[in-house]
Amino acid sequence: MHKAMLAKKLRKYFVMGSQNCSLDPVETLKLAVEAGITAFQFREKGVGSLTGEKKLELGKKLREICLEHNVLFIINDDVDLVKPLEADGIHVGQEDVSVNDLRKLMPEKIIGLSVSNRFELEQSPIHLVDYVGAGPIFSTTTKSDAKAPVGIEWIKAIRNEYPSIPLVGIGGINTTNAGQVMSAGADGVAVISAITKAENIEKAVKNL
Ligand SMILES: Cc1ncc(COP(=O)(O)OP(=O)(O)O)c(N)n1
Ligand SMILES: Cc1ncsc1CCOP(=O)(O)O
Ligand SMILES: [Mg+2]
Repeated sequence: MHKAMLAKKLRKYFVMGSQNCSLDPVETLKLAVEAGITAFQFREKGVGSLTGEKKLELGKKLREICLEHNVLFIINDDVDLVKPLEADGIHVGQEDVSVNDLRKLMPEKIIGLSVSNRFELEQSPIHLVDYVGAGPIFSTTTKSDAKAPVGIEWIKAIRNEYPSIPLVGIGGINTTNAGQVMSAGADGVAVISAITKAENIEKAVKNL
C-alpha cells in the first residue's frame, strides 16, 4: 500500500482486546466499524486476556468484521497470528520481535513500530517500517507498562524529521484532545479506552 493511502487508513485507529471491553468484543468492534473506524489492531494482551485457541477464535471473528467493512486489520506483537488471521500487518514495540527480522519474514505486510523517545527513534530502522506509533502522548492507565507521556511535541519532532512517514499518536487520546494530535502532524489517532469505555461508541468514534 502506498504511504499516502496507508496514512489515510490510519486516521481512526481502534486498538482493542477482550480485556478492554465491558461489552462483548465482537459487538464492540461491530459498533466501532459501523461508526467509521478506519483501522483496527487486535491487542489481546494483559490481565484477563485470552490465549491459545480462544485468542485465535476471537481473532477470526474480529478479522471477518474488518474484512466486511474494508477496515485495516493489524495484529499486536503476535507474529504467529499474522498468517492464520490473514492480517494486513503487525504492530511491534521496541522490546518485541525486531523489525529487521519481521521485514524478512513478511516483506509484503504492513509493519508498525512504536517510538517513544529520541533514543528509540535514532536506534530504529525507520526505513523498514510502514508507519510509526508515537506515544504515549498523554497519560494513560490502559497500558500498565506505558512509558512517560511525551506530549504532542513528540509528534511534531517525528513529523519534522520524517515528513512523509505515516504517523499515529497513541496514549490518553480522546474526543477532546484528538484534534491537538492531528494538528501537530499526525495522520491518525490510535485509541483504546476512548472507544471501549465510551457510553456511546458510535458518538465517540464520530467525535474523534
Ligand atoms: C499504534 C500503536 N502504537 C503503539 C503501540 C504500543 O506498542 P508496544 O510499545 O509494543 O506496547 P504493546 O501495545 O505491545 O503493549 C501500539 N500497540 N499501537
Ligand atoms: C497500547 C498503548 N501504547 C502506548 S499507550 C497505549 C495504551 C492506549 O490506551 P488508551 O487509548 O486507553 O490510553
Ligand atoms: Mg508490543
